[in-house]
Amino acid sequence: MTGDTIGRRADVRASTESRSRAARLALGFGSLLAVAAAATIAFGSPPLVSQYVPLALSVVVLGLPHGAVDHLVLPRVRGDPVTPRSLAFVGVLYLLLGSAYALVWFLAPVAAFVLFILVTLVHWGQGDVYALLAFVGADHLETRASRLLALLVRGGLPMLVPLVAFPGQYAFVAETLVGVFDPGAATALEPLFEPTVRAAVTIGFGSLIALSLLLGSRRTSPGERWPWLVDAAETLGLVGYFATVPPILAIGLYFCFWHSLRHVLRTMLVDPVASAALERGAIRTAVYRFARDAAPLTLAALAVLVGIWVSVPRTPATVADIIAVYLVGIAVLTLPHVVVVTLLDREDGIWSP
Ligand SMILES: CC1=C(/C=C/C(C)=C/C=C/C(C)=C/C=O)C(C)(C)CCC1
Ligand SMILES: [Fe+2]
Repeated sequence: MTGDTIGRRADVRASTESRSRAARLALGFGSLLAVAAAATIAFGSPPLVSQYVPLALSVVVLGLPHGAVDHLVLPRVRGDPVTPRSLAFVGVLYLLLGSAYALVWFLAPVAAFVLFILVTLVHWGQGDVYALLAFVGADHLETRASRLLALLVRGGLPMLVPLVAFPGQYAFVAETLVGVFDPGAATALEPLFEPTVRAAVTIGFGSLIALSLLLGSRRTSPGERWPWLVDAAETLGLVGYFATVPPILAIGLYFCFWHSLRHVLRTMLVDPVASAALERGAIRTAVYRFARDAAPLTLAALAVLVGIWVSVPRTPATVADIIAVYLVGIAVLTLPHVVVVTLLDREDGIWSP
């Protein structure tokens, strides 16, 4: 299977040239994470406040903007015009799902936090499955089951490896997020960080990774091992990355330069103008198009963050608290974003190979 067969619409229009350009950019920026891991091994972890820098930057750099074209991607992938109706669909989706989930944060912050981890796992996993199929042409992911396994592995890497490797920081972030609403409630999460649970996650998730690599390698055809090699190198690279780089820093960099960058490239491929620009190597034109399209709703998302900021029971005082409120905002915005991306996946035939 190649990228040609996954895309019924957008990827049919996007040329091999623009897709391979996207692949090179995704891998190039992805290797920044390897640099961060090498630097951590060589020089040790940076001070805690500086670990928050990439997460803070994600407000304007790639992170928040990557979902700010959700109102354009579905019409574009279908080759339809953007209409008041299509805009209203995304608007209502964000309003209903976002406010319902915001309410859960206020009423049951511990449950809301666990849901956040699960939703992120699914969403970051689905993003990587798309990238593997469309950018790398992963022919070892032909069946729906193999794609589901890849989703669990890829999404599990950022959500589960830090739990095993850095339980203290994981618990600290969980406490700050839950603590914005109910200080003390986070003690309910303490069992998650016990050695037995972490050992079970290591064995369970480790086996899942081994299984996915093994099945993938058996499914590759001789002479066509490249996509599988990229998949395996990325997977093992991310295991090493999340096991060495402290998670606040690791997740901040991953959010910007892995998940968001890959999704931004996807949105460029469904946009004929940006896609043509990518094809001829006019990266600046493609970036300008994206920035212009994403600017209005990035501002709207900032307004949502301000709204959450003023409504939380405790005014955030420390850097950790400020970022916690930001992450709650991201959580609320991510749920409807996942629906849009899932519909995009459906248009691209990702889950019905
Ligand atoms: C920061 C951080 C964590 C959680 C981050 C999450 C869950 C981020 C989700 C971002 C999303 C969904 C972005 C949209 O695509 C953990 C894992 C608790 C570990 C400690 C550091
Ligand atoms: Fe996303």
